[in-house]
Amino acid sequence: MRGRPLLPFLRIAGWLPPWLAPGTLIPGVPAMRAPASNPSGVHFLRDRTVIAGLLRSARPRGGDLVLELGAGPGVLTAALAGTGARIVAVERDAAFAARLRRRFAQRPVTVVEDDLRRVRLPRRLFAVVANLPFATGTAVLRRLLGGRDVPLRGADLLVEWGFARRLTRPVPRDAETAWWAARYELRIARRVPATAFAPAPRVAAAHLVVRPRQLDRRALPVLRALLTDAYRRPAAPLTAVLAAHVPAARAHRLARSTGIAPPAIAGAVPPSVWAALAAAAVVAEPAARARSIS
Ligand SMILES: C[S@@+](CC[C@H](N)C(=O)[O-])C[C@H]1O[C@@H](n2cnc3c(N)ncnc32)[C@H](O)[C@@H]1O
Repeated sequence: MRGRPLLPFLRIAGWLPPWLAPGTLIPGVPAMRAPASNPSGVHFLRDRTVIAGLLRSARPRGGDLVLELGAGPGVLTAALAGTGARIVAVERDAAFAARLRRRFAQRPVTVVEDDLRRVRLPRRLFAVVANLPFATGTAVLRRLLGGRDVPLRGADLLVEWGFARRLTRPVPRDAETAWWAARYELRIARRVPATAFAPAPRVAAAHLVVRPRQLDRRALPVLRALLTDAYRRPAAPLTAVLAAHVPAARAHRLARSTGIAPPAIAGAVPPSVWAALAAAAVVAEPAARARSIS
């Protein structure tokens, strides 16, 4: 054993954190500092373990449709294409787009040369797997999670660490994030160090996992109204906000059903609870019971 390197053994045994594991950096993607002018936050993936983590979480299969936003030289595209899923790789840079077309000519990859903030989204069920330019995070989530008719099966995104932390706060600070978080489970799978990219960004990234919650479509208008109201007057009691949208007696029952101790204020209610309240509000109560209370 003398003189044998210890790292490969530890790696096989699973005792090393992935970013220390040898052989995980992709050759040809050089390590360098981010230039002062990199306004859209473009940084290329150079760590195979991060790509493996995205794929393990997204689980694309044959027949699936996967959108990659900002495909660049195609490191992630290649991994996605290997799953058998159909890949739509969006890339704004003409040289990268041409290179992607050549590289994936024989693979189930469609290259779309377009701006990822405006590209037409698929009409059929699709997933998104992407290493997003940091500057586009809000615009992308607004498109994916803001609308009511986007057939999004889920998204696995590399985004700026601070952005991911803001999105996953137990109670978001603004109504828009609350709307996203009420309809989609948002969680951080892992912190991704700046060294996983070239050029290395100034801050770390996060693998953000987005999955839709099961929510009756009829509840969406109520949910939107409740959130708008709650974020307009966060110090108001929860029951007061509910009572503005459902009969008062029902508002009290709904508030009690959350299990949140009264007198809860609207600004302390997590998005998943608003979603449950909206869903409950659109379910018809048994007539007899409703009559006896009203
Ligand atoms: C963060 S890099 C990721 C590249 C590659 N997926 C990777 O992980 O190495 C982002 C890529 O998105 C492209 N890009 C930046 N802004 C874009 C936009 N608004 N629309 C489409 N592509 C964009 C850049 O040209 C770059 O190739």
